[in-house]
Amino acid sequence: MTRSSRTSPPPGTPVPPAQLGAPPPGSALGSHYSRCFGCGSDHPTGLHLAAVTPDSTTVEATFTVGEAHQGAPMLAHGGVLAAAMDEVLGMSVYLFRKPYVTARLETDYVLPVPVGTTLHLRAWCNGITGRKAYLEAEGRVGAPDGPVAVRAAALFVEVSMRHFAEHGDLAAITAEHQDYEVNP
Ligand SMILES: CCCCCCCCCCCCCC(=O)SCCNC(=O)CCNC(=O)[C@H](O)C(C)(C)COP(=O)(O)OP(=O)(O)OC[C@H]1O[C@@H](n2cnc3c(N)ncnc32)[C@H](O)[C@@H]1OP(=O)(O)O
Repeated sequence: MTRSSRTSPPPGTPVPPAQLGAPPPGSALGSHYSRCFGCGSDHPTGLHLAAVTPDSTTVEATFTVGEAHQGAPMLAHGGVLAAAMDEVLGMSVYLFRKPYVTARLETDYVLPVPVGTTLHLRAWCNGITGRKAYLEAEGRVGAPDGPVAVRAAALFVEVSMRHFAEHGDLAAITAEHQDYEVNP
């Protein structure tokens, strides 16, 4: 992955361990919001990401590219692939049990991804310092060890719940709040 300095942790930035209260290894993560474009089961054309955490600090997910996700005929739209990466990155940083939002997302598109492809996504944390979390993700074609089609690096910034109250719909967040979650 070609990362810019804005998504690369400063030297010595620690990678946090699994947090108390994080979902145990092997847990399915479910959806944080049923109308989320990335993971919501009620979104008619969303990505419907299905995710687990193998170790309470990283996330593995699958996303099958559908007709609604096309850019060129029968090929995935690059923005949709970036959205899939954003979602799995967001899921991984929330394992650290604080609310974060994407501040910067960088994407390398390595292979075209045809409609019908199942992408195996993985996201992990390279370090957290202050409010800034440095994350990386990849999407592989067909299997967890398949060829890499897309890579991403991101900076997420910790926010307070006020961020979502001021700019979004806190009641909707609270209505679907899950036990370990602190995010929208
Ligand atoms: C069960 C379910 C599982 C859970 C699943 C959950 C999945 C959820 C998935 C959801 C979907 C996925 C998630 C989504 O899609 S989240 C939706 C997309 N993101 C947003 O809407 C965020 C919009 N932006 C903002 O609100 C503000 O700009 C933020 C909050 C980010 C910062 O404004 P704020 O006023 O608060 O802070 P600050 O400006 O002092 O910045 C703080 C520090 O950060 C540095 N900085 C900031 N920006 C950048 C940048 N671009 N490049 C490099 N650096 C940047 C900055 O220099 C400073 O550094 P330093 O000077 O301290 O060193």
